Amino acid sequence: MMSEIEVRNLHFSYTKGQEVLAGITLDLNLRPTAIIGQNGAGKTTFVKLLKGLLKPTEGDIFVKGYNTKEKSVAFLARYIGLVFQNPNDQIFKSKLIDEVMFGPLNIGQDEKTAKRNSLEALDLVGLRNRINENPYDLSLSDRKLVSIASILAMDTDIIVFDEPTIAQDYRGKEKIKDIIRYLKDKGKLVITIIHDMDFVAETFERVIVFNRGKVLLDGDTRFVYSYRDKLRTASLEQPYVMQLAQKLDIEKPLLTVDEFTRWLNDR
Ligand SMILES: Nc1ncnc2c1ncn2[C@@H]1O[C@H](COP(=O)(O)OP(=O)(O)OP(=O)(O)O)[C@@H](O)[C@H]1O
Repeated sequence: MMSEIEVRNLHFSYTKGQEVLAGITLDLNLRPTAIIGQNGAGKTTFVKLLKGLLKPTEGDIFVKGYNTKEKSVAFLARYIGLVFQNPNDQIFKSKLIDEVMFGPLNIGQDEKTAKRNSLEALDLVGLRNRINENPYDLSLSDRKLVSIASILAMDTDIIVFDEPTIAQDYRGKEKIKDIIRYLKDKGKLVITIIHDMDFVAETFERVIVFNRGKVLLDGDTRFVYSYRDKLRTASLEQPYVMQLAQKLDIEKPLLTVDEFTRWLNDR
């Protein structure tokens, strides 16, 4: 079966001779997937390539079977949505509902479908009662939720988030966690660049570790996080619960607070 995304021997440089991505081959399927790695590892560059905003210097990327080199960004936008790290890079309308409807209309949804999808997306992020407000009057965390709703409303099969939890408090993070689970249940591929290891442990099934333009580790979340020393070479830490369990000489690789308490209670 064809994967949602196929990456084959991907190389990319902004400047000749300085490779930011140095040979990546992987498939992305329906499991919610986190991309982690230190600053400058090439994560944002990678997702811009998936979206077709950048084209491989060498190698190929296939999104739903389409080679990104041969398709325009507008064409690919029907299949893959990207929520930028900074919502201000994305917001440009003065009314919230127009902002969220812009993307869906732009990829060819009719007015009625666009409106329905936009209201549903705004419901999901908890901003449906504010559709007539100016996005710029909202707080940064709410603006981020607007930019998420704008992409959800496009109803693409693949959704990429770049650091969705930045500027979010506990409630915002829980909301984003729920959205990711909801999208998975709807059969969408969710890919997320993220620095919050505890959030990753609680939310994602697969983790890909980028290091100096290459994939250092890739696999089930528990498997990847069990490589403490390898993660350290990429300046990454294990989730706190896992660190705690190790300090307590618990052999079981416990990832989350829930797992930890269940383990305690079952003892
Ligand atoms: N437009 C650009 N022109 C030239 N170099 C760039 C450009 N964008 C990024 N780079 C360089 O490419 C490398 C990878 O950057 P990228 O933003 O992909 O990393 P990242 O893993 O997403 O980091 P961060 O977590 O800081 O966002 C960095 O060395 C960066 O300086």
